[in-house]
Amino acid sequence: MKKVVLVTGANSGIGLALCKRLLSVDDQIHLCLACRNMQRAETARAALLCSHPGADIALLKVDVGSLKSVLEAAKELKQSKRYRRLDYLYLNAGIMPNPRIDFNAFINGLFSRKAIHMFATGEGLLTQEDQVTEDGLQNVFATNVFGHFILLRELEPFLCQSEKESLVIWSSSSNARRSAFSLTDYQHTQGKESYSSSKYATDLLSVALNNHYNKQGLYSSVVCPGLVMTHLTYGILPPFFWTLILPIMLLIRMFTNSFTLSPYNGAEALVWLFKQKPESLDPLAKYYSCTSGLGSNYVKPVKMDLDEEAAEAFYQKLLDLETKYRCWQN
Ligand SMILES: NC(=O)C1=CN([C@@H]2O[C@H](COP(=O)(O)OP(=O)(O)OC[C@H]3O[C@@H](n4cnc5c(N)ncnc54)[C@H](OP(=O)(O)O)[C@@H]3O)[C@@H](O)[C@H]2O)C=CC1
Ligand SMILES: CC(C)=CCC[C@@H](C)[C@H]1CC[C@H]2C3=C(CC[C@]12C)[C@@]1(C)CCC(=O)C[C@@H]1CC3
Repeated sequence: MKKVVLVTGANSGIGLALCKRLLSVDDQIHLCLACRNMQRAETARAALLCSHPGADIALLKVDVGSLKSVLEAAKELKQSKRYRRLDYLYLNAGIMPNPRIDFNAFINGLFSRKAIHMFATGEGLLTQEDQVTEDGLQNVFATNVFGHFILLRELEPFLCQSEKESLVIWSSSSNARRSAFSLTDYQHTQGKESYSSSKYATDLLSVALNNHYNKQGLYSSVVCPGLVMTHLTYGILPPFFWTLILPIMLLIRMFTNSFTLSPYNGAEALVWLFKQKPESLDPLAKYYSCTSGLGSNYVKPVKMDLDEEAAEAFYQKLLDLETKYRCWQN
């Protein structure tokens, strides 16, 4: 049976590298690139077909930050009858709008005992300016979490099938931090660390999804790709600056193993999960892409800093929000 794989945010960065690597592992897969910009999606498909001529690559238009677009995309997928099931759903699209570095925190952190942790996670170094979407949601939450959740819910008939397990894989981050997230403000309307909050939310959600869906054959995992040079990180510092500090980054990599740097290396854990049996995975672990000082790639599972009650409480809040939006749609 050929595997069906859908990747959101597949037209650039880690998503595109993942698609390329998946085709290298198995060029018989049915690959669906779910992107908001069809021109960029076409360019990505052309690039993938260059390295894998004859690959089965479809495009699906979806803006995960817009509920209307997510519902339309799911409807299109169901109506097209192109696929009967989905084996892997990579929820990879993500944003970090208007990032700012706190240089004082950087200098203080540099000379503290937490220096290595700071470089591995970016903790306390970054703030973002969020916006409100047309649906009245915080943009980072809508894009990184809620749009993906609704997509998953809409695609349930493709994912929950008795004959075979399916795996949902969330692109989380080492920047996910418990203290940046609050159940009473899960959209992060108050603070300035919406990215960190949204990634912690994906971690919680993945745990709750396993509790609710494993019996139906659906499994969920989270990955951290490491620090990767993509449009996202070029929004934090310009490309020339990253090139300038490359020797320093290679040095830091020797201590943290978390500077994977290239999208190819960053996709390591995502590709590794493709090769695993979903039921053998640890629902409470985050799978990190790592690159050693000598440049070899490996995957490291790390227990997540969360409790299952919080995961369940957050899941219930998402269900409530979903009900509210579905009422508005009708
Ligand atoms: N780079 C890094 O160091 C790290 C990245 N990550 C995570 O990895 C994931 C991929 O990021 P990365 O490859 O670095 O970043 P990129 O900016 O290169 O890629 C992000 C992808 O998501 C798409 N996207 C953004 N918003 C939407 C939307 N509303 N609807 C549909 N697609 C959307 C982008 O499409 P478009 O081209 O249209 O903008 C693009 O294809 C993200 O979730 C990120 O948080 C996690 C840890 C570290
Ligand atoms: C000398 C040197 C390497 C300076 C760079 C300092 C910071 C800009 C980076 C240190 C750790 C980085 C990091 C991220 C962004 C850039 C840093 C803060 C992320 C938050 C990017 C997005 C993620 O999902 C996780 C990354 C963790 C590490």
